[in-house]
Amino acid sequence: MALSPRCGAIRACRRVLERAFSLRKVHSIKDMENTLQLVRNIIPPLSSTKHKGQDGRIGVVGGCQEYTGAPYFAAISALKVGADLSHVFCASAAAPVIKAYSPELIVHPVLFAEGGNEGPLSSNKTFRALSSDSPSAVDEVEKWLPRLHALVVGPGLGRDDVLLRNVQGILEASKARDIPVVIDADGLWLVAQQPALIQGYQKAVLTPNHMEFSRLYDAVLRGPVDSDDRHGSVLRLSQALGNVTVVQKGERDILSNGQQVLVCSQEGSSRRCGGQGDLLSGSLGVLVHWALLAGPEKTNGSSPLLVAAFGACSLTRQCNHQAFQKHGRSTTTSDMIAEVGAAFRKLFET
Ligand SMILES: NC(=O)C1=CN([C@@H]2O[C@H](COP(=O)(O)OP(=O)(O)OC[C@H]3O[C@@H](n4cnc5c(N)ncnc54)[C@H](O)[C@@H]3O)[C@@H](O)[C@H]2O)[C@@H](O)CC1
Ligand SMILES: Nc1ncnc2c1ncn2[C@@H]1O[C@H](COP(=O)(O)OP(=O)(O)OP(=O)(O)O)[C@@H](O)[C@H]1O
Ligand SMILES: [Mg+2]
Repeated sequence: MALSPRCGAIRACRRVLERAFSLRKVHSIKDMENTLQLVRNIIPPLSSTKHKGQDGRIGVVGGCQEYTGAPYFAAISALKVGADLSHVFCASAAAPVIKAYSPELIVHPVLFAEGGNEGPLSSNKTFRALSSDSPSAVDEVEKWLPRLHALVVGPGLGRDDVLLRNVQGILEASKARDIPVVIDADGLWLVAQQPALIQGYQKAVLTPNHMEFSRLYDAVLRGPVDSDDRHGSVLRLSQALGNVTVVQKGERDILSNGQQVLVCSQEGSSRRCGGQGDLLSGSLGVLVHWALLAGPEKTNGSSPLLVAAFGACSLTRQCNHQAFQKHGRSTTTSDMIAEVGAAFRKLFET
């Protein structure tokens, strides 16, 4: 339907005002160092009196027949950042593969896909117990929820309807227990189908890439993204979702909780290999837990989730920068993961 000139002018005026309003709240580059200091404040001290698990037990929900790298990258990144235990809840076809990548991950083959292309378990009673009529996939994960500090939902999940139904149940169970959730990749596909799943959940962080952001924005705000106003777009999406924290990844990462907008422009590189976003979401799982544990006094009144997200963005980009210095065009996400320790020390332990 064509807009009347008056209506169009009012909208344009509103857009200008909104932009000015959001820009006032935009984080300037000179604030980056102050925000990094807030990230440093939330990092728990290493101590000989702590027991295994205290610094983080993180779950990654993801991994299907096609994608085994993404959940591995997320889960191993959580460990490398400093979590004590990292679990992967995946489709059974993906489990042996993920286990073979790393003895450090605890892998649960509890999700299932339509048609039962689930590898070794597809014909046995475990798979039958997880048939689409059964809530067992959710039950299996729910058993672990009391022992987890945060969930990262989506890396390498795929978009199988039955599998996404499992994940919907897992998200509902996590919300009921007030467990923080980072939602990435195909988890965002699910949220775009059903925004009500995370609407208003204050312990959710969404980490869309360019395409995932457009899809979400369109689903929630029923219109295309204004590409000239990335800050305003992220602010508006967060507000429309009831102040859920949104991290739009890109040349500069834009972060908002609907009240504040932060920009992370930590130097990375021009190498864009797949899997970098998985490193970010896995790291964020740990940092969200640390930030919520530290509380708002350690973040100087800023949202703990925004501070955590800023930390994960800075760390991912610094890993990319360091890996690129060594490997140039052949840099892969595994090279970036090898840099997590040094990047963490450089940014947060100075
Ligand atoms: N080794 C693995 O197992 C990996 C699996 N992955 C999984 O692959 C699945 C699909 O993820 P995708 O990220 O491909 O999601 P989508 O299928 O939504 O595709 C995103 C698309 O957007 C494009 N894009 C990204 N940034 C853009 C920009 N700035 N401007 C224009 N286009 C841009 C990309 O080329 C890609 O085609 C997810 O489950 C994901 O976790 C990825 O995480 C990569 C690594
Ligand atoms: N143009 C860019 N310049 C610099 N850094 C970028 C650029 N685009 C993305 N990044 C960084 O790369 C990381 C991953 O973002 P990206 O958009 O590649 O996620 P993704 O598509 O979800 O990745 P994945 O392949 O893991 O799914 C983020 O830390 C982001 O800051
Ligand atoms: Mg991704």
